[in-house]
Amino acid sequence: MATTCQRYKRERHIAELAVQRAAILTEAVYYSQVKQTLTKDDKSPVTLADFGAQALVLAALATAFPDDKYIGEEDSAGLRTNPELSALVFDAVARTLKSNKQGASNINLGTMGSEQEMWDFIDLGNHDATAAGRVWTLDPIDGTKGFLRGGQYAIALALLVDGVVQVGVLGCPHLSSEGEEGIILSAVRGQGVVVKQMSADLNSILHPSEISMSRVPTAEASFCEGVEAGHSAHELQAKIANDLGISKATVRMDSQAKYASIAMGQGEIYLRLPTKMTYEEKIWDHAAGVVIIEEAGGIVVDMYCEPLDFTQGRTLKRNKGVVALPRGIFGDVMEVVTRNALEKYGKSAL
Ligand SMILES: Nc1ncnc2c1ncn2[C@@H]1O[C@H](COP(=O)(O)OS(=O)(=O)O)[C@@H](OP(=O)(O)O)[C@H]1O
Ligand SMILES: [Mg+2]
Ligand SMILES: [Mg+2]
Ligand SMILES: [Mg+2]
Repeated sequence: MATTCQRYKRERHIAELAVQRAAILTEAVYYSQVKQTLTKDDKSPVTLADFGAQALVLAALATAFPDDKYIGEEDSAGLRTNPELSALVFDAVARTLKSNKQGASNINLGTMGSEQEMWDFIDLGNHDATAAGRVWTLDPIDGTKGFLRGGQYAIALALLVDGVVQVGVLGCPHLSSEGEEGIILSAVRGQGVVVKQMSADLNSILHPSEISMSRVPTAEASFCEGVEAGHSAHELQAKIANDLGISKATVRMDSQAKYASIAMGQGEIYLRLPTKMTYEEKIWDHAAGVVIIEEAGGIVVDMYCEPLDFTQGRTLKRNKGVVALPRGIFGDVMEVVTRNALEKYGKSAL
């Protein structure tokens, strides 16, 4: 039986290494001229790097934890019918595997020898139940629009056990801590959260430092929100900031880099109010961020102040809107958020 401090130690380590390896691929694509992109049924983009990162992370998890289940944002359908794109993804994966030093760790992060094998790894992420057992959830590139624009993006990986997030890892190649760009945050429930520098060498994500959220009073806080006007209600968020007497400019940032940023005290309140009440937030857009915020001393709830319910499968269908913030200003801020949410949306849609 693992002692408390060893709980999920291996899961966290392998998740960090898998995210680090995937980031080597996504960064190579980020700086290349080739960012081949498909448009999915919901009109959102998926790039060759999203597919490649999902294949690499799920290969690592399937090798280390073959009895677990996995939920990934992407599936291989768009590759199986597009040989040209599939070949590009496989080439990026093969280059990453080749360039990647396994170093002294002896940890087998899995490999793949054919496009068919790559498609099969991607499709391991098709699971859809989360209420029982161990289920990993992966967003291979969160903030794909940001990735394409040259903004922030994150590789987000979390382990749910019986519907509760126990481990979360966020790789943020373009976020900085102490002047160094490219960081990985990781948390295990009950054991705090650390930030580490990313590196091109798989084994050198060392020197973890503890982080925690900011402690400023509400009026001195600042908001962090998404860049895309279609993903959260910017106008209502501005009204809430005004109602709270907040005068600092809102920071707009793509992806779960928002959670990472406020976890490190680089901002205070992440607000994501729906633009459409029919939209169901995806678990991979929040799971890693939630445990990272909670372990940094914060709270994450929906706009009605209810905890996020990860037992409902691939989406957070019992929640609307997401708010993450430090404990110290929770009461003040949530009173204003829930009042505005009720005025604008009522409660009937749930
Ligand atoms: N309508 C709507 N409402 C809310 N959220 C939506 C919506 N449509 C898409 N998505 C999801 O938004 C994810 C990106 O969120 P961001 O916080 O990065 O948004 S933003 O681009 O910075 O505005 C994005 O994640 P990725 O697809 O991984 O980029 C989507 O899952
Ligand atoms: Mg997407
Ligand atoms: Mg996402
Ligand atoms: Mg994504």
